[in-house]
Amino acid sequence: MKVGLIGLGKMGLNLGQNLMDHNHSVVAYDLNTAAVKELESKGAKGTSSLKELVEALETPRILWIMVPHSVVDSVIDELTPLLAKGDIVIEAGNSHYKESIARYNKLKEFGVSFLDVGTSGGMEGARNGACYMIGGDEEAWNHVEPIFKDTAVENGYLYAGKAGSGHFLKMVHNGVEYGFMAAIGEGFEVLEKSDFDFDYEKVARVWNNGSVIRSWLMELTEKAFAKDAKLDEIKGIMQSSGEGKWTVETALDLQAATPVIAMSLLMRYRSLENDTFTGKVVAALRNEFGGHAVVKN
Ligand SMILES: O=C(O)[C@H](O)[C@@H](O)[C@H](O)[C@H](O)COP(=O)(O)O
Repeated sequence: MKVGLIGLGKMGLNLGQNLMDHNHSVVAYDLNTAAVKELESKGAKGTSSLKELVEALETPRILWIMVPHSVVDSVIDELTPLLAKGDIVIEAGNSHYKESIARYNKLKEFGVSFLDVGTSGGMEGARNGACYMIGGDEEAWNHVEPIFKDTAVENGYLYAGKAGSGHFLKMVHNGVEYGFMAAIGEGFEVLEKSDFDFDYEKVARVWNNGSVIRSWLMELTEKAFAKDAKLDEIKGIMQSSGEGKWTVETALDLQAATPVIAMSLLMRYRSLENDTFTGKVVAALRNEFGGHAVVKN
């Protein structure tokens, strides 16, 4: 199939190559001309505007948007007047499912189908086989299924149902990811605070072989400790780009109890501050009621 790929960042560039590996042709666009040139050198047709990209595709066009969450709307706004009835827009970044439903409804007015796709597996997945969670109209889905089948790992895609369901699934997936990673981090913190002398790379490796908690995240843990045995080179600041927050907000709306995910999100926020006012207040109170020592600046 012929795919118009918009967004050639870490994910888009890898996906473009993955598509071409499977004999799909890629017409590519990004504001970053160096990225366009790079994909061109691998066999894609590069373009220098969304208009040029759209004109290089045959109807019904397939447009795959792979841009940061913050610019999805501006891309769709610029793209919409260029499209024709029957075209299919795939948005495969990390968007909030409610935004995806709104985008679906808006494009529907123009007769354009919108598929919301949660993509997991990182850059490696985008390059060699990703995991996709897809929502939107089944008819549009049936038309584009081959490109998902080809660029996913085996059994690595699911048409989940109506508009929004793809990004809803990905949101919850990321909530699970937060909790899972927090538990791994906490486990190693207990080891680090003990008076045993563990080799963390070896610990992660043995936990990856036959244990209940073997997993890709544990493999990545093993890899990280192989590079830096005690992670001395990095600070414990845990950024977050929103999916965990959305999961917790949604869970609160649904009255679904998700303490593990919620705490893992709050711990990420906490990690952004070295010395917190909460910490000062708690320390002062302990000192007041129990005479417990405080550490002075
Ligand atoms: O499934 C995945 O491949 C990841 O979840 C991926 O989508 C991305 O790395 C996260 O969005 C990071 O999310 P945070 O920045 O919120 O940790």
